[in-house]
Amino acid sequence: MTHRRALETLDRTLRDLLSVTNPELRHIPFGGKVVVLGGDPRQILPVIENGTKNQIIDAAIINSPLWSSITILILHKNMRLQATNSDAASQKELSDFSEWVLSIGEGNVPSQLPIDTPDEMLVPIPQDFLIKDYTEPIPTIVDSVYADLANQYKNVDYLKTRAILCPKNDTVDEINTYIVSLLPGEIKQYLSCDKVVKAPDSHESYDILYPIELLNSLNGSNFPTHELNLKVGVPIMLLRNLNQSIGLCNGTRLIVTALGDMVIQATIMSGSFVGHSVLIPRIRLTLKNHKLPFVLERRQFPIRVCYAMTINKSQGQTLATVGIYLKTPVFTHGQLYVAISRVTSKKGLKILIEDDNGNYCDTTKNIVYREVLAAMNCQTNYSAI
Ligand SMILES: Nc1ncnc2c1ncn2[C@@H]1O[C@H](COP(=O)(O)OP(=O)(O)OP(=O)(O)O)[C@@H](O)[C@H]1O
Repeated sequence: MTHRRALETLDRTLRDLLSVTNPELRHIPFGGKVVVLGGDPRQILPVIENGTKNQIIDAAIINSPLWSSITILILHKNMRLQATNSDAASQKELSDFSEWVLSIGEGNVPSQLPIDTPDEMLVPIPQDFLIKDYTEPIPTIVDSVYADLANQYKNVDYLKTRAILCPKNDTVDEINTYIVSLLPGEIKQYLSCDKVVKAPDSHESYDILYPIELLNSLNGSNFPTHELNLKVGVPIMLLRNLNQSIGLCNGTRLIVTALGDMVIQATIMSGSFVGHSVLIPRIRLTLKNHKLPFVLERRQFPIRVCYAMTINKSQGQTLATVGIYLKTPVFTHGQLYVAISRVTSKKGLKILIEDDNGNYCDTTKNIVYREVLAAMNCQTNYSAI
């Protein structure tokens, strides 16, 4: 979900622009323009790094002064889950799965145990989805999602329809490193150039206090790593908008076709620009983190390998095969729902859960902030479309 400040900024801008010709429009939301928003309150709320529940809910549009001007229209049909067979059994299976996905999103699957807060539940995962027999979890989930990788690793149709999802970036990196190591060919390594951004209040001793090894070890969400190991054929995801007019947006998935010293050549995997070959340059990216007393500047290709991705990054994706690896449980509202709702059929979903000791487990944490769902439901002016 977008931060409410983005919507409020659009509102003020439209009021400013439109009131030039008609001053009365300054007092009307969005200057009188009709604005259509699309969203699902069961999905992840605005990301506030290390934010408390109150800070996260405060950033949601339900707490915007504009909320009272919004009319809610509800979509009733899950278009992602459509049966290929029209027989009664397939329809029933799909409708049961769709109901289970919704009940996870709404926090209606009864908790096995009361855990820390009323927002958190320990929910059982149906046996059909569970990966049970494994000694090494990563190779097992990789085999399940990327079956026949040795023959299919260059097949774009194969790559674009599957992904492994995890709550945290370090698990994602572990899985991506493992899969890249399985592919034939030489690894080409790209190291970033990192430095502390000099601000007026930066201390002269920063270079001594924060050695380059420390800067290189820093990572952030939606930020490339210092060390990027690639091979031709590896799928990557863009982390910044480079050029929207040719489809190079934050979240675009591509497949690497050539690894130069200064640029990476890649082909766009999906969307309106599918099949287009593009060049990706190194750019300067900055990392601000409230735990760091400085801003880090990293010069690196704005990409990550994307055989595996975080659940947050998977928002908006539609995939035929999804493996969810819960080495650690989800940590915020809507993550479990987003993960299980990426898939287009019941048989495409596999889940591997580990408990705190790394052993097989068939229950996992689900977090639902009911206040947000209640705010969406408490409006009386529903219209079904
Ligand atoms: N009218 C439609 N007819 C057929 N398929 C559709 C239709 N609308 C959406 N879909 C398909 O359903 C899937 C989800 O659509 P879309 O990504 O637009 O939904 P969304 O609400 O943004 O999803 P989410 O927020 O869960 O990522 C896509 O695969 C899309 O092609």
